[in-house]
Amino acid sequence: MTVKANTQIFLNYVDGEWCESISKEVIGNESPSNTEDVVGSVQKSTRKDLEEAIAAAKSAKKKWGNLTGNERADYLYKAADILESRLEEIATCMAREMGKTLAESKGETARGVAILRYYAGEGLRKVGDVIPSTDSEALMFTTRAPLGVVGVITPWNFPVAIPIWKSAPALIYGNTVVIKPATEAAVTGAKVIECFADAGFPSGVINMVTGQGSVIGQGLADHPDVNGITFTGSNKVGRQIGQSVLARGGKYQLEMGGKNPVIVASDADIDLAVNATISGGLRSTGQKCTATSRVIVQSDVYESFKDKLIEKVREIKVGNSLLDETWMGPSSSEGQLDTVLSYIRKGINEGAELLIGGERLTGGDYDNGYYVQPTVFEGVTNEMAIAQEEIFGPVLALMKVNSLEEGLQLANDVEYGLSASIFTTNIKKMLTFINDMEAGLVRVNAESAGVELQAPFGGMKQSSSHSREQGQAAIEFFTAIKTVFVK
Ligand SMILES: NC(=O)C1=CN([C@@H]2O[C@H](COP(=O)(O)OP(=O)(O)OC[C@H]3O[C@@H](n4cnc5c(N)ncnc54)[C@H](O)[C@@H]3O)[C@@H](O)[C@H]2O)C=CC1
Ligand SMILES: O=C(O)CCC(=O)C(=O)O
Repeated sequence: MTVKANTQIFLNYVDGEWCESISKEVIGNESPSNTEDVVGSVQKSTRKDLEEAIAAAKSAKKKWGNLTGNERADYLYKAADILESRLEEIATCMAREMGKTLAESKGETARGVAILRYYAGEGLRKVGDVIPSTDSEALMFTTRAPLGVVGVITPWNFPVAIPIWKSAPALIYGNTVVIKPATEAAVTGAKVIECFADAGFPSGVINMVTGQGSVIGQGLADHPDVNGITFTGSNKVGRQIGQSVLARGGKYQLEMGGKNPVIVASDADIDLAVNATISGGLRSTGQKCTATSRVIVQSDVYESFKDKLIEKVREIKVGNSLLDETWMGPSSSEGQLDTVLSYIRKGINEGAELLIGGERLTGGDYDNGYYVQPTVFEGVTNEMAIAQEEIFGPVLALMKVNSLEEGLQLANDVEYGLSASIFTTNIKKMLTFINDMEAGLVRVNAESAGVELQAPFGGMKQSSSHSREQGQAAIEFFTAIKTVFVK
């Protein structure tokens, strides 16, 4: 897009300074709720800009790594306080920039504050164990060393929480960071980095370079001075990053897609299951890797579940993310909207029956944004694209089964394994589901989306690099264990 004259321009943050890219080019971001609302523009950086950021992070790492956890924690607490004081403004920016409703954007920003405080607390928690040696005169224990420079590559769907849940543990465990936020949400990302900058982190400890994934993201993945890469995004890009980092012997962590099922058993609380399916599948316009997309319902409750679901979906108010009455905002971009509409067409062409939705919303203010109706299909079979591929949109696929065993078999018959829910009041069914479901997050009588910051998060199968982030699990990626023997 052409950048308007009065658009606010956000700079890169390198070695403690806000600076322009040497390209002198910027990328403008317009709101998917109303494309006339230009949120701001960010630097279209080059590999040279990235080189400078990596060099700054490299030269800062020794001093930062040598601080005590307690000293590093002070900076994180300060960043949390600043983010909290700017919550309203940053949440509004997020809602404008990527279309999440204002209420959800505020919730996510508050979560960012809580994550910063949680990881600040990590600065005073234990990092190792004493292990009995076979030598009675020796002391053996483990401690941990930071990786060094960590590259953080983030998506647009959680522009505050994901950059923070990757950067905060990296920093508290003594690493320095170069972050490349998703361009589609990089103005929000820049505001988050302003909070770190204003907290007074020493120069070079945290750096941000915006720009194209193929240039800046790939540049981070390829760079020999970047010791670890943590990524959230699509499987296609994640795999490519994993291969690049592996090829040069670096460490990587990938959080990727999901095709998350909800199983509704015959003894489920149907109202609870309906509400959770709607919240898990359609909040954030279905743009969560943990979003519900397959709804597997036992035949004896299928019709009553379906009727209640459709009735509730019909009530959903789609609109501008900034309006109080909006329950669901737009797709985050034109490309994302096109992807969703193309999956809806595929569903119809492959023989699924459209129960509600299926169209782009048009007329009035809708014409200025990328709005799609919340959509529900039935008669979905497992070989259809809408049953197998991540849509990242407000599309639910209903599938009828005769038993829990059949439901579980369907639920597991995809390449992904991120999150999954069951609705049942039967303890035996719960336990079978917990044991047999191939997913990193297994939830009972709760929606598939929504993670708690103090608990490990990550997927099985193709959903992740088999690592976990968040909670104390983060220490495994961001540090290396040293086994120490003293005599
Ligand atoms: N698991 C999740 O939370 C997410 C999944 N997705 C999935 O991915 C689809 C496409 O969304 P995108 O934003 O295009 O995701 P993406 O995977 O292309 O982008 C994620 C991040 O990787 C960067 N990137 C892109 N190409 C790169 C490359 N060659 N090397 C290094 N970094 C690169 C991007 O600039 C962004 O910062 C969505 O429709 C959805 O299905 C997207 C965002 C988040
Ligand atoms: O469900 C959540 O709160 C987190 C989802 C997530 O990590 C993602 O969509 O990338």
